[in-house]
Amino acid sequence: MDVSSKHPVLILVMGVSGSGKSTIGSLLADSLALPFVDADDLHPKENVAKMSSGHPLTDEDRFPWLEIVRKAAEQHVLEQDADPNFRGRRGVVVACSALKKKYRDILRGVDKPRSVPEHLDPPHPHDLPAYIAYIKGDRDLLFDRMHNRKNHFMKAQMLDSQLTDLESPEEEPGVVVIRLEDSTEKQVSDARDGLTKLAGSF
Ligand SMILES: Nc1ncnc2c1ncn2[C@@H]1O[C@H](COP(=O)(O)OP(=O)(O)O)[C@@H](O)[C@H]1O
Ligand SMILES: O=C(O)[C@H](O)[C@@H](O)[C@H](O)[C@H](O)COP(=O)(O)O
Repeated sequence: MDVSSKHPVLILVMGVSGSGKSTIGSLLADSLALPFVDADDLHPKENVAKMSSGHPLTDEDRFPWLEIVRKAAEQHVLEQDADPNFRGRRGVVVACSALKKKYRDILRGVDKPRSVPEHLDPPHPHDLPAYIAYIKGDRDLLFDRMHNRKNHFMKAQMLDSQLTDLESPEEEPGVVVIRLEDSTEKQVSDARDGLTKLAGSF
């Protein structure tokens, strides 16, 4: 089957701060010739200010941001649909912490957007199923990675609040586990192989 006729995919690269989402996500996107969305770039400035001052985000801080991230991903696929010259598999790679299941459900497009008032129907979601590459590893290595990363607003002291919020996605469908301690090259290759088994070829 021609890849362009396969269903589009949202590939979510997720994990706590410092786990390597941006690093793996951008390389995976290049390797699959898909656009890349880094959810960190879409945080409202109030969220960045809050995290920079050492305060973890709440659900209320994250919900509108996650809706923006989902919309940005859908937009890429709508542009691929509208491009008569587009040939490859349609989709997008998103790097996002997505720590809780209810956050991932927003990114999956299965949760009603909270910004829509109850009495209005939600907009019809673009048919864009999500597959997940979950970066899993232990606290000490995560702390080292955050500690050694320079010029970043998220300080290593925020790691424990991230781990407290983390709900592992391992029991959810469509998930590939990536080992934190592996080289970036192996992580990208494992993500690519695992996602191809789940979602079909790219
Ligand atoms: N596989 C890896 N091995 C060693 N260091 C890594 C690896 N992946 C990422 N890093 C480093 O760890 C830090 C955090 O990575 P980053 O991609 O910014 O994570 P996140 O986007 O999840 O916060 C960066 O300094 C990055 O260069
Ligand atoms: O949901 C959150 O609390 C944030 O998204 C957080 O997980 C993320 O880590 C920051 O945006 C910092 O960016 P880094 O992931 O690059 O550290």
